[in-house]
Amino acid sequence: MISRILVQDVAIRRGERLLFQGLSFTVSAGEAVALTGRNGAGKTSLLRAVAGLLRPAAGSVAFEGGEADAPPGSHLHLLGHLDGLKGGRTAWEELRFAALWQGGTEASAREAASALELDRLLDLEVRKLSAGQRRRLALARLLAAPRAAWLLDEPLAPLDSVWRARTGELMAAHLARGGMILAAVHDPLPVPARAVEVGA
Ligand SMILES: Nc1ncnc2c1ncn2[C@@H]1O[C@H](COP(=O)(O)OP(=O)(O)OP(=O)(O)O)[C@@H](O)[C@H]1O
Repeated sequence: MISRILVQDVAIRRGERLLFQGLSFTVSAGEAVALTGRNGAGKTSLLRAVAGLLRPAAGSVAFEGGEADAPPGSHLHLLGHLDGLKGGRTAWEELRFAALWQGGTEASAREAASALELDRLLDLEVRKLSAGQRRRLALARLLAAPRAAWLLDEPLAPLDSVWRARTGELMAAHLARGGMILAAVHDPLPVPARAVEVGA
């Protein structure tokens, strides 16, 4: 399992615009980092760069620790604010597929569904879930297959206060296992986190 993410002197360009440059920080095992910054500052773009989906205009993203040379996708989960769920499939089909695709099992998918109290919603098509239920399904995928790093884009946005607190417990358990969290946020994370400002 990787034990550190190193972001070194990174610049991100979208189209003609240089969003930011010279950004450096690390995320170590057991640590949460909150990416802050104004709308359009480049927080989502930075998460995509860390996930290996967007090439920085300068600088580098590296992983340290066990199997650090494996593809970035094998170290991390990326939860975007659109959830990445297919509306026409049932919640169970989506969760089971994600678990098996990422090295989990049907049993781990069931466990994850229970942790997010989705058991009674699993037969519903994703498009019939509320925004908060959909986000809980997306969060269940984080648990269904273990990954060292969780990259989260506004993870709490559609959740009510009960589920914000519950998500905080899931995050704390992930950190206690030596996991890492890198989250783009406008509201504080429900776990202690170091803030890194993007586009300052
Ligand atoms: N594919 C793209 N092509 C060109 N510009 C893009 C593309 N994707 C994003 N951008 C631009 O890059 C800038 C940064 O977007 P990004 O989503 O990374 O910001 P953000 O900090 O996450 O914003 P927010 O807080 O509003 O979610 C925005 O101005 C956006 O319009």
